[in-house]
Amino acid sequence: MTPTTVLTIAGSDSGGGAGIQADLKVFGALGAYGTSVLTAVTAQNTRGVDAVLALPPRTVTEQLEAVLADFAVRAVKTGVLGTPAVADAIAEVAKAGRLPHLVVDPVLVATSGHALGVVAAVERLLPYAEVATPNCAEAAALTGAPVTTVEEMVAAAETLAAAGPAHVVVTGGDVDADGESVDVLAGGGRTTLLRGPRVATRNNHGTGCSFSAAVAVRLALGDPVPLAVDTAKEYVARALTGGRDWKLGAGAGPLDHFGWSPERPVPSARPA
Ligand SMILES: Nc1ncnc2c1ncn2[C@@H]1O[C@H](COP(=O)(O)OP(=O)(O)O)[C@@H](O)[C@H]1O
Ligand SMILES: Cc1ncc(COP(=O)(O)OP(=O)(O)O)c(N)n1
Repeated sequence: MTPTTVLTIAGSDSGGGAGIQADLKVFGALGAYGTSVLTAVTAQNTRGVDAVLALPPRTVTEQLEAVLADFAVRAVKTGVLGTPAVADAIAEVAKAGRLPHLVVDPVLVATSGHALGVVAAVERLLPYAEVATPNCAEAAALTGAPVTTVEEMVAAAETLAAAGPAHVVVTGGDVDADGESVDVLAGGGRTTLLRGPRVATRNNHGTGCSFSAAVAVRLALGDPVPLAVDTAKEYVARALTGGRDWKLGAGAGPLDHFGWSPERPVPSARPA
């Protein structure tokens, strides 16, 4: 069977836990074929980011055109954008309707504190997003209001959904809501709280990238947005729990993207 093709436009994480590397693992784990357009190269490991090199807009456009010319891309996610000029180049392609089911993960700052993007670049793409997936810090930067509680997540998701993207999920990885991990989905005039058990693990580097990549796969496979988001949340929770108790690197380790236990199989991938 020919798998459904999904595209990630993002930065490289040399440690393999986030960015392009995480996205391609998620695509594979969920049964899709992954293509990639690199926007930036980071020198990074589980302890943090040492350097970031943004690629020129022309190099990004050339990769994008090469992929779109040859593959039937069914959904696209973006991560690190590099520069506003790169974001403009991607936005042009999105505006022409060539980036289906666009999921925008507005990556601004790594958990380790290193800057990975700027609001001005993210704002160029948000109007074309079917789903935007800011975490609390990113939602705060985009709205200018604090986002540290579930109530503030609701307000931020509704504010952002009214300003561009069709749907917004504010992810709550940094908010401990009475032992739960709560995400807030707003869009189409509705706001929903997605609840799940909070997993206690040090292997949590790349949760946001993995979540948005999983949303893109499920949209590509035909899920409506609420189901795609719900399935992505469950996938990340299970990758956090992992099938293997591993220790990779001295800092925040990567998720176990393929660590499914046999009695809890991967949500089945449907053909395109
Ligand atoms: N400890 C955790 N337990 C369960 N789910 C989590 C945990 N940390 C993050 N998540 C989930 O991972 C996804 C990405 O969220 P988040 O960590 O906020 O993104 P980011 O990596 O961009 O900060 C969300 O669905 C969130 O609920
Ligand atoms: C190259 C690259 N892209 C994105 C990120 C941020 O990833 P995220 O999933 O938000 O993970 P954490 O930073 O929360 O671990 C990154 N670090 N590198």
